[in-house]
Amino acid sequence: MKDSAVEAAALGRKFGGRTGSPFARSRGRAPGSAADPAPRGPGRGTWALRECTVAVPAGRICAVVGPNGAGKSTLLAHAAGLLRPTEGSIRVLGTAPVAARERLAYVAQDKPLHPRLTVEETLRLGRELNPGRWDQAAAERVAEDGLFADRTRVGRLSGGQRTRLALALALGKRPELLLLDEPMADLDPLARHELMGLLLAEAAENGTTVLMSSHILGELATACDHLVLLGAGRVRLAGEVEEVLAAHTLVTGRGSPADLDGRTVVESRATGRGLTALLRTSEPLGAGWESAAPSLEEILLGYLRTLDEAPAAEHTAERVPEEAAS
Ligand SMILES: Nc1ncnc2c1ncn2[C@@H]1O[C@H](COP(=O)(O)OP(=O)(O)OP(=O)(O)O)[C@@H](O)[C@H]1O
Repeated sequence: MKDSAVEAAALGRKFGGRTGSPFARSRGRAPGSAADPAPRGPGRGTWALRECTVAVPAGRICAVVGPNGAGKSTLLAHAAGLLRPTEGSIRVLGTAPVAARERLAYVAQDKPLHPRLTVEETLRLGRELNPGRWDQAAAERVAEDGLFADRTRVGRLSGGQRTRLALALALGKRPELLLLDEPMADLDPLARHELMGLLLAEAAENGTTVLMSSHILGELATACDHLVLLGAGRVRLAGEVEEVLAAHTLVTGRGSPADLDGRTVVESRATGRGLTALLRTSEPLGAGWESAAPSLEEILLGYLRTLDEAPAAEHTAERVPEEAAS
């Protein structure tokens, strides 16, 4: 097994707690007052991550997938060393995240950049803050799109242009681990395609590990080779994309639901052709059932649609064949 670039062991993170949630405070409510909304989870506070155990092998492009509020940003912020676990631990590049800061780059969901600096000044700052590591050519390959001049102020860039600049800063750092929180969300389809291509080429050339949250499921199969699916703060599925694909079968038939007894059914529904079910098995069913290989998007949608119905244990990484669960 390859070395892990990111290794979380029973990682848990609770927000709020005895002192009340920061959101409540920011709205001027006294923690614990009647106006303070009831916290979720056991005791006070909200568990954003719970018993999250994952290992991402070095050199992989790993997608972190899950519905809104699943804990994706929280996981990435822990890997970046910006949050401390409430319980459990996380290591990146073989050490504590804070000790690896120089070797990793993190692009947050809101792409914080200094609005008064120009594009050129922002890239210069990147160079000055990363002496000995900075790769100006890599940064320029990403930043250059003809849409903004070097002297344009960051505050005047569009959302997509800010994303481009934030990615340029991150890649210019030549990181060993690149943490991207929904990096492509505000890019147009052409820019997304181009930037994803650049990103993958840079990562492949330098052996960079990429951990990237995304809601764009249709594009993950071609972009990523590893995935982590989170639901309500817990890992529901994790492993190499190829192995996850091989471990699932889509069956359709006029047979009875009883035919599925003993199988792990991720999702089943009645359709015009009888019953369609996503199974966690690579073995075809008997007569009366057609079996097909599902796409990664179909598998992920199947899990996402049933996250609320199934207990967390139904979908933990351990349920993927051992070699697929990392
Ligand atoms: N600073 C915070 N204070 C209190 N609760 C928080 C804080 N940050 C996140 N949370 C809560 O933790 C949970 C996970 O949030 P997180 O932002 O990690 O989800 P996400 O999967 O990235 O969601 P999205 O897809 O909407 O970006 C949510 O319930 C959220 O409300």
